[in-house]
Amino acid sequence: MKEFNVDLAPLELQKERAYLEKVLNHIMEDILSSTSKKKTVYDDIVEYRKTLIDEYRSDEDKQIDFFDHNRFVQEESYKAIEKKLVELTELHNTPYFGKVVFKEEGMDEEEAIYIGKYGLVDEQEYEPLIIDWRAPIASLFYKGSVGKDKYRAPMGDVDVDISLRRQFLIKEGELRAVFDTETDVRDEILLEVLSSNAGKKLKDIIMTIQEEQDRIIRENREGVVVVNGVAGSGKTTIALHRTAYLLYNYRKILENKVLILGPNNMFMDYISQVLPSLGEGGVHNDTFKDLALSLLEFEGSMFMGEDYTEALISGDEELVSDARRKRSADFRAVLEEKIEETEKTYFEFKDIEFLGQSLLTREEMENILLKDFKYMPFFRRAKRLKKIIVKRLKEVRDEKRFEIDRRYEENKKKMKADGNDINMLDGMRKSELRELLQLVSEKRKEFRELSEGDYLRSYRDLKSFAFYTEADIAPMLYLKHRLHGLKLPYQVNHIVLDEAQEYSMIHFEALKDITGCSSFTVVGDTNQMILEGRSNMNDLGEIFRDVRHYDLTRSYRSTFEIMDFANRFLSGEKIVPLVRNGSPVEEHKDMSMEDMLEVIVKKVEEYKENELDTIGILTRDMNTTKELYQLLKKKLNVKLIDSEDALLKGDLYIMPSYFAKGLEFDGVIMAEKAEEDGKDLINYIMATRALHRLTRITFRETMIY
Ligand SMILES: Nc1ncnc2c1ncn2[C@@H]1O[C@H](COP(=O)(O)OP(=O)(O)OP(=O)(O)O)[C@@H](O)[C@H]1O
Repeated sequence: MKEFNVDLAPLELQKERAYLEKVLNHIMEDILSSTSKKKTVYDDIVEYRKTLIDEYRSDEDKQIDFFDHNRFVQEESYKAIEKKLVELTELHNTPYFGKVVFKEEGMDEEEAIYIGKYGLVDEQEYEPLIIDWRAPIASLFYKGSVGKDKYRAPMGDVDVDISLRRQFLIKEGELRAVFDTETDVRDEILLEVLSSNAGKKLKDIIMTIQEEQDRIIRENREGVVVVNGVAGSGKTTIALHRTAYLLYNYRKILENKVLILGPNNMFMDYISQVLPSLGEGGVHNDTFKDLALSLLEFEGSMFMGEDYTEALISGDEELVSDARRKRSADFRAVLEEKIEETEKTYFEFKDIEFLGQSLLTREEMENILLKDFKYMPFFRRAKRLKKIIVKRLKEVRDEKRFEIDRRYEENKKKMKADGNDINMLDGMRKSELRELLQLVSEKRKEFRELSEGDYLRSYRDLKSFAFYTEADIAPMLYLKHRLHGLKLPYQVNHIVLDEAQEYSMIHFEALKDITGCSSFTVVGDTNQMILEGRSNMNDLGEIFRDVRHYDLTRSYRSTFEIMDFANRFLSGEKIVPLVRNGSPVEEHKDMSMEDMLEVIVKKVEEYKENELDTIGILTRDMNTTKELYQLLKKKLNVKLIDSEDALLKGDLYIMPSYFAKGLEFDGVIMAEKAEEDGKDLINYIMATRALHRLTRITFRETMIY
């Protein structure tokens, strides 16, 4: 980042420098005291272990008990001190980046607060030196202009009059720049940040969060927040900052109870640094597919992953129409019908008798399976029914046993009176009892199937091919949950869904029902659907009570030229690019294979000379990626990304469009077959991955290598 001038009245600048020094000194003192605390805790642990071993030398159980408890307490405090030290060290580099001066309504004095990544308090003076960016009052910094405003505090809205909003650039504890702006505070710094290179992982943006983004980040925890934003508008970034915000403000409810679902493992790895960089851990990360498959415990064969996506984007008509059907409202109705049919036909309704006695009437069976326990998943009702029958069966068994014993006692008395041998009687009793138990056990087998319900027997008729496909996963999950009742192995109180344009109503409902959670952050871009069509992300009002929608139309990722170019692949609403100019997009049409390879190699060299760190060569599908890779690997050190579990290592990649979703590169080279040239969302996805430079090439021939 270039150096800025510090442009402030001398007296004011002096005050700011003095404040910075005071804060830095305080941080240093805290670092020193935390380091010594850390040492004390460490010494304590060592000392303690020594005495423990001496004292309880002979009592191992006591040793373990005591050791476990104490170790837990010590380790927790050790971890807490370590965390604090990491935060303090970071603060010592950049203690804060913003300041707001304001007067609360009804107060005489103005207050000044400094905003940073973490909060810091002078505990002796009870003075907050730095306010955590997530604290309610810090929202004042992210608002557009000075003047009357308010912030949301726990006891309600607080009206304020803001007189100053100041922004700082502090690096290595040194003040590099100060800006006071009455409107649109962060533009200069924002442009500087956006002009820098992407890096291999997504970053935090606390210094430059924009007002429209901040509103979403600080939305209420309850209910569903839906963000439909164009490529590069910061959806993923916002979703993660919102998670950090929610964890900070609702730690008790949310710690270890937030679930983030992304499209694939590569993407999850790409976003993995944002929360830790904001000092947060303790969230569950997964992909919908992996989560669903583990709940389904499905062991059959399924057409899924990149092979499936390939087939879809290559336009395999049967698969495409099956995928559309499985996403549709009609299919949801089909699932409901299937559930009803299963309830009515899976088990035979009949009277059940044992040794001439009724165990259950057909009517009772109908009531239990279809009415009385309706609130339970169907197969659980069946298990309940089985328990009832087995209980009654045991009652009849006991009655019969009692009868056999009674008869035996009577006969015994009689025979004894007559002076007869009773051995024969004993033998008869035993064999009667054995026979009874045999009958009971045979009978029990008849109800075994009541506890062996299998949702796949019901779903099997709904699959369109001899095999299952990825499009079946969500409906299978929905059906299995309705029939069996599923649970995650952990509690979830908030769910974040990224790339949510791909989720159908069935996905949303399954997630809602299985987790019992109705607090969601849902982000996606209806222009980036693999299969074009209506995205259910906009219809969530049908299943949730409280849904708040946001649209984001400004892109922060790419230059004006790149966004302008990408817009041509959209038929609907166009992106409003943030005006950051760059080099023109280059287009080479209808090239021969040799020429294309030459251009790619030249562009990669040029991009590197221009100090672009990451470069993505993007093609529509895997075949083109692999073919091109074979040719390019002789000329360039390029990494092939051919699986969604790949790791983004290195700086030059080649991959198909669908793996690039959600990712970004400083420079992008799109290589497309000439016959596929056209208006299409896949082109839009590829073009919008670029931050600074974009080249698009279409080529003719098939490749020979
Ligand atoms: N306020 C901001 N300040 C600085 N950088 C920002 C800001 N908002 C977004 N960005 C940057 O813009 C880029 C795009 O952000 P992000 O990946 O979150 O967008 P997205 O909407 O999820 O994109 P896509 O739909 O393509 O996945 C990232 O590099 C992010 O750091």
